[in-house]
Amino acid sequence: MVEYVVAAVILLVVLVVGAVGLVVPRMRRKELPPPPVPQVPAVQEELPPLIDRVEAPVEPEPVVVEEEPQQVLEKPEPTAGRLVRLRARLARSQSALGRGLLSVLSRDHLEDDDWEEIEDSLITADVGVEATQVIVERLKERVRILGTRTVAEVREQLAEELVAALEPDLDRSLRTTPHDGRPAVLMVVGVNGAGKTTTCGKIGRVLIADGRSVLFGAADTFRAAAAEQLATWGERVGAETVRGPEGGDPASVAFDAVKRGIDTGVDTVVVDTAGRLQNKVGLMDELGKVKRVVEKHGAVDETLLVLDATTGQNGLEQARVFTEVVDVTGVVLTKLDGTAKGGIVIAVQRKLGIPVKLVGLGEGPDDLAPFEPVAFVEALLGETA
Ligand SMILES: Nc1nc2c(ncn2[C@@H]2O[C@H](COP(=O)(O)OP(=O)(O)OP(=O)(O)O)[C@@H](O)[C@H]2O)c(=O)[nH]1
Repeated sequence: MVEYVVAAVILLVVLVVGAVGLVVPRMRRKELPPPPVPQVPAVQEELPPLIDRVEAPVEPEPVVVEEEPQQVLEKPEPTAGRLVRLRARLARSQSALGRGLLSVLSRDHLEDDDWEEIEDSLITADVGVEATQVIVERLKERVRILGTRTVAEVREQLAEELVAALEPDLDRSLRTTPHDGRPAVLMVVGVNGAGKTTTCGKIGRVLIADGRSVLFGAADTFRAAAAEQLATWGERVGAETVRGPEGGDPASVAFDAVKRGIDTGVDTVVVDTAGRLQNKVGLMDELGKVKRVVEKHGAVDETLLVLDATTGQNGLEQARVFTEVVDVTGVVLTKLDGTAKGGIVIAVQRKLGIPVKLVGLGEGPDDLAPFEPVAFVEALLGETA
């Protein structure tokens, strides 16, 4: 009996040990950390996009391509040789001055009447009385010494005298080189309607064509459209325009424009001004203030006076007022394409004692040319008959 009990206990112990042996390993397996296997695909998923981006750079392109046409800036024509390219624009002056003079000068014998005719042609072409007398005296002297002449010889002599009257040695360069940490400042003055705003825009293009960066200051606050017009010129060539409220203080706009030019590091700031004040005191106050305020940043480098060539001698009287108010360093003679009186260039320089630096020969954006006496006279006289 005792044997049975012992056997039963042993059997029980064996069963218990066996059961524990089976259960514990299972429990241990459950305690193991989750296998890292699922993380591997996660890492791999992140890699392919990097490679894709490298291998497929085409994706962002459509955006750039879409924006491009809106941002295309105009590339102004180079300024070198512009006057030669635009010579046909002087056709009206050419026939009035060049052909008339040449036909008289090439007559066999020049009598007093012929010389008077020559004088009249020059005066009619707005050369001015003084300059005409000088030119005629010098031509008379040459003809007397040289005697018989061919048309080509006459043309050459006339050309030389006209060039001499244009004082070819005057400095006609625009002072637009930036200073240390400060842009050059170019102020444009003149009566309204002379083509001032248009000229500012064209000058900006001339400077950009010559490799300068430009900022416009729309200090003509009397005419809202002037600021708008200038901003449009700027947008076309990538130049910023600083404007003020309509009727605001022009001096403050000019000041802000130069300040902005300093901050953004542009080479040249071109300031358009208002010229509607016809009386001298008002004009003096206005322009004098603009200049004084701008000069808080540093001296104005170039003050250009815009004159309409079609207003002839009357325009010269208005111009004189400006030269008394501000220190004009150069003249821009606009609308030479619209006059038969190209001789005005000679009169302007002689009467004002200021070099003509640029001439306007049309309404197109690049119809402004650096003035070159020899090329101008060649254009005036046209081809040898
Ligand atoms: N034919 C010709 N027209 C020109 C020339 N320069 C300017 N103009 C025209 O002259 C007109 C007057 O030009 P604006 O620039 O508006 O005149 P403005 O002097 O600035 O006038 P405000 O802005 O009121 O001061 C415009 O129709 C220009 O296109 C030129 O050289 N030839």
